[in-house]
Amino acid sequence: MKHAFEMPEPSKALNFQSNRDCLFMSGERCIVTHGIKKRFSSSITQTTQLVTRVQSELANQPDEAIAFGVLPFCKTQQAHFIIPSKTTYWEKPAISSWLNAELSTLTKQPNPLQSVEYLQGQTQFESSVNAAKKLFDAQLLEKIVLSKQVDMTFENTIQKERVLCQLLQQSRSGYHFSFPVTDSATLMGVSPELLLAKHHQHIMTNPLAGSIPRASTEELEAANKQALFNSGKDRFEHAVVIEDMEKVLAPFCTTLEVPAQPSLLSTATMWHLSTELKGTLKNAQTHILEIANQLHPSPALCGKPTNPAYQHIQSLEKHSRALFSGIIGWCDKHGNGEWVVVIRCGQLEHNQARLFAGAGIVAASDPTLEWQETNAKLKTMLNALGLTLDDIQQLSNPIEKAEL
Ligand SMILES: C=C(O[C@@H]1C=C(C(=O)O)C=C[C@H]1O)C(=O)O
Repeated sequence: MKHAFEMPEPSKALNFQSNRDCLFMSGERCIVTHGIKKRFSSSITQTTQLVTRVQSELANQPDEAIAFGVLPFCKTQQAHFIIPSKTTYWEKPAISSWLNAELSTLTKQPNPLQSVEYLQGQTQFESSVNAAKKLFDAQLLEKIVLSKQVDMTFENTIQKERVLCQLLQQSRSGYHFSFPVTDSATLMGVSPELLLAKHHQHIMTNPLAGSIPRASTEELEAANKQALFNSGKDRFEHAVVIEDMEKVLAPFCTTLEVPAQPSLLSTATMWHLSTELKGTLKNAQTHILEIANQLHPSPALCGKPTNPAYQHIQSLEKHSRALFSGIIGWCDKHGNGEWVVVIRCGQLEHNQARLFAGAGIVAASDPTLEWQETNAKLKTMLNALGLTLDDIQQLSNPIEKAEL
């Protein structure tokens, strides 16, 4: 990135307001916006239409302008975009300690959890996994990603800036994001998964698939990592994703590096199989969304083959994922930018939080282990909200919805 970092001046307040400002953290760099110059939405069904819309919105803006956006999981729903009034670039440690300092001036109110509702409880989730396994047997699918959502109601309004601060503290790596979807609802989380970064002719993607929860002792961690790396089930789940992404990327590239085997990547709560694909574009002008919207939804979040997997997700999950497992990021006037998948996150509004967690299912999947994997993935947001799995399990009232 060419942009100079700004260092926080102790006399100047960051004044980050999650109902109005966007944040996107990548590596050691953090983009923070202030104010909304313009909001617009766009269809994502046709990639050309999407790219034309974003480019025409940025065309009248100053050269350094960027558009922040979030694309939903479902291709028939609309993407939300924001052109910020002001964009600033910060070093990660600075932003984290500064936010923290601002928060320490606020009183920390206790905010008891009042109710919890699963949009897909354990029984329904496990029966969906079993239904998917029949589809694999019939050779209709190779992989499907099934998910749950958890609705939580608190006694008082959630202090979103505090949640963001916790996310920054607990996860040293990953892509932290905060995006005001409406004047009152904020999508916030820390995604470990880069869908696509583009800088002129260079592109990179870092799909993850195949996971195991972190363990509490060093011995167990070592055993878990080994087990994940050697697991035929997880290696297959991962290979399906890489194969598909390579097919989408290859036509855009003159060179595309695809490592022969995955590596291991950790988050605060999980280990994942990870592969970094790096490419050189045939045409440096290609807009990042032109490629990203074709990669999305990748088999890491949907399944393989994509369309049947998508149809089965609709019928098995019975609730809309909306922005969850969509993609979130930014792009500039030259079509450069970064987009990550919308996971390990929640939508926070007033005193309510909706969290999301999914798991890739293949023929060798065990329904209960997959449910446990989604629990472990929920921990990113639960920790940031000051909750444990026990807290939500005690209050949960699984509603097995026939229809929404
Ligand atoms: C769907 C999620 O994660 C996805 C599924 C993974 C898996 O099944 O191993 C790993 C990373 C993500 O691609 C989630 O975190 O909610």
